[in-house]
Formats: sequence, C-alpha cells, structure tokens
Amino acid sequence: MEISLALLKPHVVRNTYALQQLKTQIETNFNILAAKDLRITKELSECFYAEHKDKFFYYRLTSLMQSGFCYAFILQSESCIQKWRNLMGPTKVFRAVYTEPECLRSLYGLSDTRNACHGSDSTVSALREIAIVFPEFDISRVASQSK
Ligand SMILES: Nc1ncnc2c1ncn2[C@@H]1O[C@H](COP(=O)(O)OP(=O)(O)OP(=O)(O)O)[C@@H](O)[C@H]1O
Repeated sequence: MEISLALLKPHVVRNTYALQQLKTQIETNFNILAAKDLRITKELSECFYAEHKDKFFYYRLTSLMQSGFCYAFILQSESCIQKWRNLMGPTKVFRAVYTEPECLRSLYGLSDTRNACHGSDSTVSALREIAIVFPEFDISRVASQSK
C-alpha cells in the first residue's frame, strides 16, 4: 500500500463548506493514517517548496501557505499518490475547469496558486513532505510497505 501527503490550502480551510467536501472525499477514498490542522511558518513553507525557489510564483505560493491554517493528511491506499492527484485534477485551475469540471481543483480552486490542495508526486516526495509536516509521525511503521 502506498502513502501520500495531502494538504488543504488556507483558502479552503477558511471555507467551511469546501473543507467538509474535501474531507469527505478523502475519508471516502483513503485510509487516513494521520490528520491535523497546522499553521505553516515561513521556514516550513520555504523548506516544503524549496524546489520552486527560482519560480516566479515562489513568493506568492509561500505567502499563501502562511496566510492561515492548512489541513494535512497522511493518506494510504493502493496507488495512493496517483489516486489523490487524479481527484485533485490539473494544477492550473482554469485548465481544470475546462477539462475536468468535477475535480477538486475545479470545484474549490480560485487561481493557479490558490488551487485548493496539494498532493505528493512520488514516494520520495511523500516521505520528505511527511517528515516536514508530521515530524511526530513514525514513518518507519509504513515506509517499508510504501515502496
Ligand atoms: N504557473 C503558476 N502560477 C502560480 N502558481 C503556480 C503555478 N504553477 C504552480 N503553482 C503553485 O505551485 C504549487 C506547486 O506547483 P507544482 O508544479 O509542484 O504543481 P503540482 O505538483 O500539481 O501541485 P502540488 O505540488 O501543490 O500538488 C501548485 O500547487 C500551485 O499552488
């Protein structure tokens, strides 16, 4: 069974209806190993999105992540990474709206940056991101099964 990190971004967490809809989708589709709301600091957001350091949207993205509470999940299922990314839909919301109108980013995203949610893109990323967001989680419990 694979694991992944899902993050709901602050504009979703502020919207009670959107938050409930996303939580329901997650609870329906995945085994949840851990979940919590958290305030992402400047340091945490810069560490989390280090790969985008040189992108034009880096400041916008890290600022968004610091702008309120996020909600984080460690998900587990068969093909968990791709399954969550399929539910989220395309990164760019305008594309999501045209190509996958029922996906989560189409329904709850507001812009390319405020695209509702995040999902790990590989097992290596999932393990790195879980260690950042859930330092208290004992990853060795599940890591060997998630290769
Ligand atoms: N062109 C862009 N303009 C503004 N923000 C962007 C743009 N591309 C990506 N982002 C923001 O950066 C985040 C990370 O981008 P990345 O290319 O890794 O997309 P992703 O893998 O689909 O998304 P995520 O990593 O959040 O699941 C996106 O979720 C989005 O918030």
